[in-house]
Amino acid sequence: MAGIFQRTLRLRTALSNLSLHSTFSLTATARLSPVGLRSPFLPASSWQFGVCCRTLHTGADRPEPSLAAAPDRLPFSRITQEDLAFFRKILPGRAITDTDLLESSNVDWLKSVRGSSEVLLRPQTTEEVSQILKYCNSHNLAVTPQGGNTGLVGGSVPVYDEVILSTALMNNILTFDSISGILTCQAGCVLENLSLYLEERDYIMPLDLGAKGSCHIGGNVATNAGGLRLLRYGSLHGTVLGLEVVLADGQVLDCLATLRKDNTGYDLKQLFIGSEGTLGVITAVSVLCPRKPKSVNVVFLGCETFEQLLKTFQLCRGMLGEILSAYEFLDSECMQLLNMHLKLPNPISDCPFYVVIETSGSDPTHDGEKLHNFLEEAMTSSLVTDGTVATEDSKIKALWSMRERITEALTHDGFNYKYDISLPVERIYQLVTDMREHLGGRAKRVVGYGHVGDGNLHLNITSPAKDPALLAAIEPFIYEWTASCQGSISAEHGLGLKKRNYIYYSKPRQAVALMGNIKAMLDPKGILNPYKTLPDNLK
Ligand SMILES: O=C(O)CC[C@@H](O)C(=O)O
Ligand SMILES: [Zn+2]
Repeated sequence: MAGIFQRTLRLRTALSNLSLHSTFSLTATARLSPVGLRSPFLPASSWQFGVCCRTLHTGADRPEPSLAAAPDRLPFSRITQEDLAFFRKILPGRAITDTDLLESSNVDWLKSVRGSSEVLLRPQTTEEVSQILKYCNSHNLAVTPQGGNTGLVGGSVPVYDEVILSTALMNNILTFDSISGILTCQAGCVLENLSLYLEERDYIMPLDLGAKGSCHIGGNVATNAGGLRLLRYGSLHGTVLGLEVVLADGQVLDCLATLRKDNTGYDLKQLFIGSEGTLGVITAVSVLCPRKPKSVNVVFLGCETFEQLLKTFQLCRGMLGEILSAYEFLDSECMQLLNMHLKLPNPISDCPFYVVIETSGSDPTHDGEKLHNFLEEAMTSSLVTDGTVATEDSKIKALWSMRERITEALTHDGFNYKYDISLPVERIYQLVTDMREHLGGRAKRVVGYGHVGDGNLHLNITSPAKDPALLAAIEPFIYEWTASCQGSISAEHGLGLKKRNYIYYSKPRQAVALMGNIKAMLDPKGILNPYKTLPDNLK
């Protein structure tokens, strides 16, 4: 009883602070990023292919199971001294062959996929990318495009000895139209740098994610990254206005429009958004950016049940309306990981579920009142049991880090099996509970967190070490469960190398076949990011 009283008191104090100081801090939304993370598990080639795959749509559509345990090496050429001499000539000092320097580009961020490329190319211009691809295409050399290498499905590293084409030196902002808020930049700009540039001009990026300190905008577009603001600003399919792409044969496709409206023929840029580097190399991007909100607030709440968490979502959509910019959740397992591995203390009392709510508006007084009314209603109707409100920058960042640093905390817990599932919002946590029950004591931990507002669950399972028997228990169970409620097996991370053979759980056979035709048309030799996105039975 006393506990409940104290908890209520804390939220009440926060509420009265809200009304007392209705002027909220203008928030620079710079957040902590997982740069510098060191993964404890072994850098082994850990990807696996399960038996493939069941289409969501009809039984008759079902493809034959793939027997492949690993992709067959496609018939690409091995790199020769002549090739290296060419690259060194066109990219003086920027064709890297030193094994130590190549190391961080050969292995993914999670240290779960490792290639053995012998050369890393660092072009600075679109023309250089074009020369590289023209050469590779005619010499049958496979290429892995690489941005910040923060992907989670093994899409940004070579599988064998593909040439790595990094966009790291293509990091110039080209134009910014401060009337319409349209930014045009090279593909290698780091997301956080773009955010800082825009904030100085009273704009923000429509996209924000935990890896923003290292990920590149080109990689974000190539993977159609979702992130924390999608609820408010929509996906990159809507906010990207134009792209410049170099095709496999070196042709430059200039679709770098900065128009809000353009109905002339097919919208080709959409093909490249989410294509994971398999159809072309994105070299420049134009993005429609929202105005920087004048008032940003973050609330961290605790709920007893997931049902209450969903009702709180419903309530805040109704009461906060257009100022709601994020509704994220984590469960108590995540909280334990944050406490244990990153020493981040729980800002409220222990609860089974936690919510991070962000509001972004234009009037601090108006937003403060709305938030106050919402919190009061959530409390009096017993939807939330505890909470705290951040009114200053450092506290806002600290609250966000409870959500943003879960991925980092997980890597300290052993081997991670990662799933990124789209589901009808009311089913989200049922998958976590069912998975726990299904696995019994076989996993070390099953955690659930993610973007409730977008119906996107991040389900992660940890084990002390890589465990094929555990993997066999997880898959295809998780994919069948997802398909049974018309979900998607990849909400925002893409398919990359790790998930590509499961595509049929979320796409009908005709759609996958059509994707194969598009790939064959744009990249007939298949040199661009081979073994990624499309299943190997399409080869
Ligand atoms: O690590 C994950 O599974 C999720 C990463 C990222 O998409 C997030 O929302 O934090
Ligand atoms: Zn996410």
